[in-house]
Amino acid sequence: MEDPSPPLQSPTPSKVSMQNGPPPRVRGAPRPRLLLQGQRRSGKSSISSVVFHKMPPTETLFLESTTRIQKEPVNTFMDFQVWDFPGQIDYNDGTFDLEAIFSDTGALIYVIDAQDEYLEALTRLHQTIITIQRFNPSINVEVFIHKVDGLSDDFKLDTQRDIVQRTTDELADLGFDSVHINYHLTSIYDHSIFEAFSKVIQKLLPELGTLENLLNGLVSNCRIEKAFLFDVLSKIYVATDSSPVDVQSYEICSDYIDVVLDMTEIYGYDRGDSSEVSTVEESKSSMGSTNAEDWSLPDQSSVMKLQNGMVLFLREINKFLALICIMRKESFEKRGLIDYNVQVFQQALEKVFELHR
Ligand SMILES: Nc1nc2c(ncn2[C@@H]2O[C@H](COP(=O)(O)OP(=O)(O)OP(=O)(O)O)[C@@H](O)[C@H]2O)c(=O)[nH]1
Repeated sequence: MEDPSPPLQSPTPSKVSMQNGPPPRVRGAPRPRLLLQGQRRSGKSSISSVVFHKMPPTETLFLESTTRIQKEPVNTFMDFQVWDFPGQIDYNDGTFDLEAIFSDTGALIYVIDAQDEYLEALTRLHQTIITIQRFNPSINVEVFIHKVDGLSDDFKLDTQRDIVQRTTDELADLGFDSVHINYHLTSIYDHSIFEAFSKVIQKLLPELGTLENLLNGLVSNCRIEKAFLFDVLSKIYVATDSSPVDVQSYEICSDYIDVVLDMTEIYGYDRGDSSEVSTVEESKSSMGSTNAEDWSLPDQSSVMKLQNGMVLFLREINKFLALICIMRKESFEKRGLIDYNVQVFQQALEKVFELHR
C-alpha cells in the first residue's frame, strides 16, 4: 500500500466523528431494541464491548460474567438499545414481564459458542423462539454461531449445517415452521462480527431500499466498483450498493476507517464541540440527524491508492456517516464528476432522513 495522499479538499483531515457528542434524538422516541442472549460465556458481552466500545478482543478475556440484564443505549447514526442477558436467566420463572421485554424488540441475537458443546444452547434457543412468537411474531431472529476463529473452514460449515438442521426440524415438529431465522458465523477476532451486526441493523432500517438505490446510482454514474455507507463509530455498514459484498472489500474499507480515525485523533483540528447540540431541547430524529449543523460540515475526504491499481476514497457524509468507495485508478481520474455526484448523494441522504422523521 502506498502512503495515503493528503486529503484533497482539506489541509488536514477532520475528526470524522469521534470528537462529537452523542447524536441528538427525539425525546421519548422509542429506540429499536436488540436482545443479546445465549448460554453463559458464549461471548455476548464481548460482542457488545468490541462492536460498540472498541474494546480490543483480547481484553474480553477479563470481562466478568453478567449477572443482571444490562440495558445499554447505543448512540450511533441510529439510536438503539442493546440488552445483554445473563446466560443463566430463565424467563419462565414468572418474575419477568415477557410482553414488555419482547413486544417491541427489533431483533433477537442468539449467541452460540461453536467451540463448545451446543445442544443445550440449541434447546434454549428453540424455547426462546417459541416464547417470543407469542409476543412478537415479526421479530428478526439472528443466530450468531460464534467463536469460529478456532475452527477449520470445513468444521465451521458442518457446525452451521448441523445447527440449521436441528433448529429447522425442531421448530417444524412443534408447528413453528414459518419462523425465519438468519445464521451468521462470527468471531470478535476478525471482521465477521461487524459484518453480522451490519446485516442485523440494516434490517431495522426502513430507509434501506432507498439508500441502496442511491448508492446504485452513485456507483453507476462514477464507475465505482463498490460503495459502502459506514457508521463511523461502530464500523457497521448501514448500506451498500447491490453488487455482492466480498469480505475483502468490506475488510479493507473497515480498516481504512480505523486508519483515518487514528490519523484524525492525532492530527485533526478541533471543529468545536457540537455536543452542546444534544443538550438543547430540540425535536430531532433518532435516525440520521437532520440538524443543519450536522449536515453542513465542510467536506472532508481522504484517498488511498492501493498497489493493485485500485483507489479507496472516503468522504464524510455527516458527523456519523462516511461513504467509502473502491474504484479503479482510471475512474478516479474524473474527480470532478465524483465530487459532484457525491454531493448530490449527500443532499439526497439528507432529504431521505428528513422524510422519515
Ligand atoms: N475465541 C474466541 N473467544 C471469544 C470470542 N468472543 C468471546 N470470547 C471469549 O469468551 C469468553 C466469555 O465471553 P463473555 O463475553 O464474558 O460471555 P457472556 O456470554 O457475556 O457470558 P455471561 O456474562 O456469563 O452470560 C471470554 O473469555 C471471551 O474472551 C470469540 O469470538 N472467539
